[in-house]
Amino acid sequence: MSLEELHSIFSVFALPIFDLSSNILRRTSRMADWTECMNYGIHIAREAREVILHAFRIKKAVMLKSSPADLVTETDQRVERMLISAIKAKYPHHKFIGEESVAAGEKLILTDSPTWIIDPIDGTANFVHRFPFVAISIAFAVNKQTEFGIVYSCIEDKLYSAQRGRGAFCNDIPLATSGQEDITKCLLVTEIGAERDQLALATMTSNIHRLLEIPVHGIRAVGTAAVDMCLISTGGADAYYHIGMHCWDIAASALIVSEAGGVVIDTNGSEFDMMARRVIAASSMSVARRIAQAIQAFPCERDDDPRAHPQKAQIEHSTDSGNDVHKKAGGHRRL
Ligand SMILES: O=P(O)(O)O[C@H]1[C@H](O)[C@@H](O)[C@H](O)[C@@H](O)[C@@H]1O
Ligand SMILES: [Mg+2]
Ligand SMILES: [Mg+2]
Repeated sequence: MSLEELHSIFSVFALPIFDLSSNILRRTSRMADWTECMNYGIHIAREAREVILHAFRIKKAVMLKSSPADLVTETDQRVERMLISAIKAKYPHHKFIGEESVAAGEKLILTDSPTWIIDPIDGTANFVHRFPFVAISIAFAVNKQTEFGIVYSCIEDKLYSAQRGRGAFCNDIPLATSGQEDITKCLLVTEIGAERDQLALATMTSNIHRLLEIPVHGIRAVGTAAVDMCLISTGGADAYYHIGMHCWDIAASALIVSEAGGVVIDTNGSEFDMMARRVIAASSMSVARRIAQAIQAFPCERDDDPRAHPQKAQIEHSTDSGNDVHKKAGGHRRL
């Protein structure tokens, strides 16, 4: 019998006991210490990094998902399977939202249950091209609130982490944003994303144009949303904005930014919603609001919209990364 069916029976008898028990769950989760869970997450991220470092150097089979720029490799899929099976072995009742599981057709539903939100390789296009910014992103949410976040920038060997209410760190060194409040003194980061339709491209380029003419000091794109946002937490950049990314790209780094003293809001200026596929992370609210005022968003299906279509990986060739490229039967290119 599902929790909802149980709730409906108890509520018919107006038994307060059930409400009491769900309140107890909420209160205990608030009091719960998820440190042990986070340390386990860090442990398996370190193991996953070894797989990524090995694969980074060798030829790759590359597949396409939602667009010719939305790449996935067997390593993305293998690392996600490895992380999820390691977590299931220790926490069998926990739930998962994994980028490649969703791409393979799993439903994306965030409940109040303890849930791991995983991007096995954030920056897959970088990984394919051996552009050295490739991250593992692991967030952990209870009652739909992120309790800890881990972003491991694998090639740089920078492990960013934060637990709600306990600060943000990179390789155990405390992090703090720049605190910059003057937009004209800001270095921004953003992402072009995988969208290649005319509306998205026009919106992205006009946003860059409008921000540059404020003026701001500059705009960068590292190629991984997770690392982009961690740069805000280090003070190495002052603000990040992006439309079109997914919850797994930023759930962990959103907590890392806020625990480093930054602000994270929706591009429309409202409260951040990790499923809305829009984010501004900044050193201060004044900078965040100034960016929200300057940019426009293009329409994106929410991640948790049941109509959102999984982007099944199509066996296809992909970009020629300048490595040895040779065709395989079935149009499958190895890079
Ligand atoms: O590399 P993935 O996990 O697919 O995430 C990236 C996304 O695909 C790109 O479109 C964005 O530009 C990057 O910022 C994401 O990190
Ligand atoms: Mg990603
Ligand atoms: Mg990914």
